[in-house]
Amino acid sequence: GSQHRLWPEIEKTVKQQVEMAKLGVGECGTGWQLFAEDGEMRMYRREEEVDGMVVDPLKAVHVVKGITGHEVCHYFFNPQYRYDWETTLEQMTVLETISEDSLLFLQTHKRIWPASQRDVVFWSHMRKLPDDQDQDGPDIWTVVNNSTEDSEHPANAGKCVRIYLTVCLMCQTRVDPPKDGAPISRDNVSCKITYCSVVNPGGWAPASVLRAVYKREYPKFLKRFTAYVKNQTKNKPLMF
Ligand SMILES: O=S(=O)(CCO)c1ccc(-c2ccc(C3CCCC3)c([C@@H]3C[C@@H]3c3ccccn3)c2)cc1
Repeated sequence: GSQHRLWPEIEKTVKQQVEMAKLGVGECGTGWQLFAEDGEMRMYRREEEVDGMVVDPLKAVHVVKGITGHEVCHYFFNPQYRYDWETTLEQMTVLETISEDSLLFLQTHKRIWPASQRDVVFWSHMRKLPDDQDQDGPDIWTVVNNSTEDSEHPANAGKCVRIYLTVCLMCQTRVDPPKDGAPISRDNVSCKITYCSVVNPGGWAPASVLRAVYKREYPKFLKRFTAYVKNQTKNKPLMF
């Protein structure tokens, strides 16, 4: 059918973000500093400011047993689960269904004192990609969220400060088949999750407050979200 106005941007951004996510923290040159560790989860950030505002890029790598990349992306992308795991979310609206794997969201996040409340408009796209580093392995699944304009919801028209973000959740599934030729079970799968995000707070907020929020919220978010997926899938058939 005819192309949606956002389709070219979605295509370009998804490819760009997946390539960036594939780069290890070492390969990105220096600048990535480890700021949180919990079991298999490693969280890195780079300290960056734009117009005096903290926009620290974040990259997290986590390996979770018993779930697949498709399942992780399914529970991250679909709006019906978001209130279960996104604790800083106050309001979420699907403004437009662009396609069955692309949605336009408006979200307001809980106010983080002393900063004013924030909202964000972003498109979200879920995609399966061949893993060029492991041709005969399972595909890569990804969800990319990227801020965009929406004429019905202009920035800073109400009480909220509009933020701008680009988020990439990239998942690589690993299968270690049982020796005895038994069918693949959850004990034989694990998922390597790479979560990259850049959030521009949109308006002034004290750097110390934002960095403290990031330090607290991001590890909590990834731990809570992955635990949610494990719990939701534990008695369901595997989704590859
Ligand atoms: O991965 S997603 O696309 C999942 C869909 O919800 C996403 C993640 C995070 C945000 C987000 C939006 C605003 C803010 C702040 C910035 C200034 C005041 C509010 C934060 C701060 C960093 C803290 C935070 C970190 C992690 C999770 C939630 N909160 C995060 C939005 C979307």
